[in-house]
Amino acid sequence: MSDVDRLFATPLAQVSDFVFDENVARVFPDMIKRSVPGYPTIVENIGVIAAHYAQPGTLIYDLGCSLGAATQSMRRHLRQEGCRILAVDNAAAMVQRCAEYLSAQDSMIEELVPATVMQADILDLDFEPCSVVVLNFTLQFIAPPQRLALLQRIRQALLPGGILILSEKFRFADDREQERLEQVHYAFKRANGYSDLEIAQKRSAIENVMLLDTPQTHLSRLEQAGFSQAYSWFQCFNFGSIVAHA
Ligand SMILES: Nc1ncnc2c1ncn2[C@@H]1O[C@H](C[S@+](CC[C@H]([NH3+])C(=O)[O-])CC(=O)[O-])[C@@H](O)[C@H]1O
Ligand SMILES: O=C(O)C(=O)Cc1ccccc1
Repeated sequence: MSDVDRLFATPLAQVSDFVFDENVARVFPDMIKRSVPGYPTIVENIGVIAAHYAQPGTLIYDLGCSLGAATQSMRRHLRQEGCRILAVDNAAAMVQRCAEYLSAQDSMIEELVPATVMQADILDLDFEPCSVVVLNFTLQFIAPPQRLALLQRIRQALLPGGILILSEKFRFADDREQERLEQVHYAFKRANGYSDLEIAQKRSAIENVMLLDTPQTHLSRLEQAGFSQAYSWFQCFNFGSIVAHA
């Protein structure tokens, strides 16, 4: 169902900006697992954290869901009555495959929390009251000037006791820390079979479309957006995840 990622394996005359098209969707599970240190741990524990905070009878959002890995994890863990998950992505290729994965999960496990996927730009969504919102490696693709307003709208939609789970690739204010963690990330990618050429071409493809913030910027922006408490629950190299409470 999904292929090995060789998208950047041969020399490209010109490396275009990274887009979430059919080619990416086809290799996405392999790409993200081999590229993001800690990704399986983060996804599995999004299910655990969501199940801990989800309120019966409420809505849960998975924003920038790609193939729905976080949604599937939450469905494995949630036991609350009457919850419903809305997974959203603006990439048609991702949404189509996500729907297929979710119906495969439906047919394998009975009595799962209902989950639907819709194609939409999360910047255009009117958020309904909800108890859990997941942004798993999505905010990094939102234009920086739009990030605070999006978090404010999420904060407004969260019910008392609700949470946002925010996972991101980080950059670091200290140049030496940045350089060291970036280099171990490349070592992680080499250990997972990516060549230096693949690493270099992917780096050029994402540099203009994935604009990274420091952990401190994330935490202070969450506070500015009205969250009462925000803290990191996981970090592996330059990737990590934060929980923010309404
Ligand atoms: N404005 C937007 N509106 C909707 N979707 C968007 C927008 N911008 C980007 N996306 C979508 O955000 C996703 C980011 S991938 C998320 C992984 C997933 N969460 C996972 O748990 O596997 C992370 C990565 O590839 O590093 C892509 O599917 C985009 O189409
Ligand atoms: O591959 C990388 O270097 C990354 O930073 C992670 C990533 C994973 C999937 C799509 C874009 C970036």
